[in-house]
Amino acid sequence: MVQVEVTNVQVERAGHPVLAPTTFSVDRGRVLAVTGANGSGKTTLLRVLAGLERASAGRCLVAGRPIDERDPRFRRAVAALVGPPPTARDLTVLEHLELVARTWGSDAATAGRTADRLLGELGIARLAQRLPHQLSAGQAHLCALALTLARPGEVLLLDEPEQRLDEDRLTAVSQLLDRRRRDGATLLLATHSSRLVEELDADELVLREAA
Ligand SMILES: Nc1ncnc2c1ncn2[C@@H]1O[C@H](COP(=O)(O)OP(=O)(O)OP(=O)(O)O)[C@@H](O)[C@H]1O
Repeated sequence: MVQVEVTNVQVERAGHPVLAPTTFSVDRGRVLAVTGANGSGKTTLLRVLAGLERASAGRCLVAGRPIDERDPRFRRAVAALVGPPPTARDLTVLEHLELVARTWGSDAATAGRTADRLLGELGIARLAQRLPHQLSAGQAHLCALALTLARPGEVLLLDEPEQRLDEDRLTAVSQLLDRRRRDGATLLLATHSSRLVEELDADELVLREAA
């Protein structure tokens, strides 16, 4: 079953093309790695699919729906990490994760278990009581990934999930994403990591600079 269908999507900013016409589809349970040189439009494509930016032309369906960030059914179906998520200065990492899980319908006990599981899977259980400004850049990125995975999402849109990670943490992320894929999620990654492409058995879409 096709979960993401993109037909001739292109983006212009201030009259300049930043994403060349792009067409692809991704089946449920597959991983698509969007690769290409710096500036080729990978982040732009994910922003469009997440509903953060409008395409100048073309057609997209994500989880069978047109892109509409205001539609709760669209938001429930699509979990995106494109840029750092907003955080509250006075909530711990654990409290952030519990808050996200509860917002999407988990009761307190389930939200606590979800938070603990994600912290464990990403090897950051010891950061549970830290505040956002007490994290290194790599630790903050792992927490951002955990926040993205604490909510529902049959389609995951992740911009450079490998960024700032050491090899061991990249292994943990790769294994966690692979589990999500095997559970039926569809993943789109903008990535420069050939390791992730290989380990997730990803199909590859190579973008060329628009101009
Ligand atoms: N806010 C902006 N205003 C105008 N142009 C922008 C803006 N952000 C990005 N661009 C341009 O859009 C094009 C695509 O950028 P994008 O960030 O999508 O590339 P990318 O493939 O994700 O790059 P990287 O590998 O460096 O992350 C680039 O030419 C970039 O200079």
